[in-house]
Amino acid sequence: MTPKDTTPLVELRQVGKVYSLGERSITALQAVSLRIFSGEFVAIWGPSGSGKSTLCNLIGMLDVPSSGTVQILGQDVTMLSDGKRSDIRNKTIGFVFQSFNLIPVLSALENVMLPLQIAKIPTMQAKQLAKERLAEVGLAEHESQRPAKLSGGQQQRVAIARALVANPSLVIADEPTANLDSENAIKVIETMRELSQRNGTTFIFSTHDHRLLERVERQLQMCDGQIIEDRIAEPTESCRRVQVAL
Ligand SMILES: Nc1ncnc2c1ncn2[C@@H]1O[C@H](COP(=O)(O)OP(=O)(O)OP(=O)(O)O)[C@@H](O)[C@H]1O
Repeated sequence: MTPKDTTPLVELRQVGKVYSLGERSITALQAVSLRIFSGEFVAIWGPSGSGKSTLCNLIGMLDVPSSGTVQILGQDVTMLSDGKRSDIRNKTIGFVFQSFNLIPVLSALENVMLPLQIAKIPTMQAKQLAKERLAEVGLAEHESQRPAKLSGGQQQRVAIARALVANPSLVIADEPTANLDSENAIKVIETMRELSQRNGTTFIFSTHDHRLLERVERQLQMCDGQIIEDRIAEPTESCRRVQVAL
């Protein structure tokens, strides 16, 4: 069975988003239609203001479209109440942010445990799961350190472990490498890619950085609120070399 025979994890149909700013209205997205299947590793790229964050927010159910529909695993989530949307979001989606958003007074391990503790998972079990996730992002030896003692790239990998700890089907990362130097940016993308391949988690991330695109199979290029190209590419040789080295 090919992915195209299965229900898409995410499906947008003719989605538009208009923001009102006093008298003015700004069209951030227009007539975007898109299907993303389980296990895909997808980059959304394009210039500032092209609609990347708006698209990530709509896929992540953090906002609602002005027109069109958003479906998650075949369910139209557009008209659901806030409570129902939060329920689906908490069960299905993990988020990674540009500025890491770690809690400074907690250790790396405690930061990763947090979503499980909020979900009332017993502490011993939460600790075990968080340790496994930290090990997966290569930070087993840093679990007791607070964020300030870690590099930006390490902090973002803690944030990735935290996004994954409750086992979401989808992780959305809006500009996850914007605050990183290129070496750390590459490491963060490779970590996400490896986790996607190993665990079948779907990752969608946005970026301005054209150089990261050679590491991504599917690229959605945005311009003026539209997807102007949806390209599926083979990873390049340099990308494979980095993967081996990591
Ligand atoms: N909350 C908002 N209120 C009003 N306008 C907004 C809002 N959020 C985004 N916009 C506008 O919508 C358009 C798309 O913005 P968006 O942030 O989605 O683009 P982006 O590609 O993510 O940009 P960047 O790379 O700079 O983050 C822009 O013109 C922006 O100014």
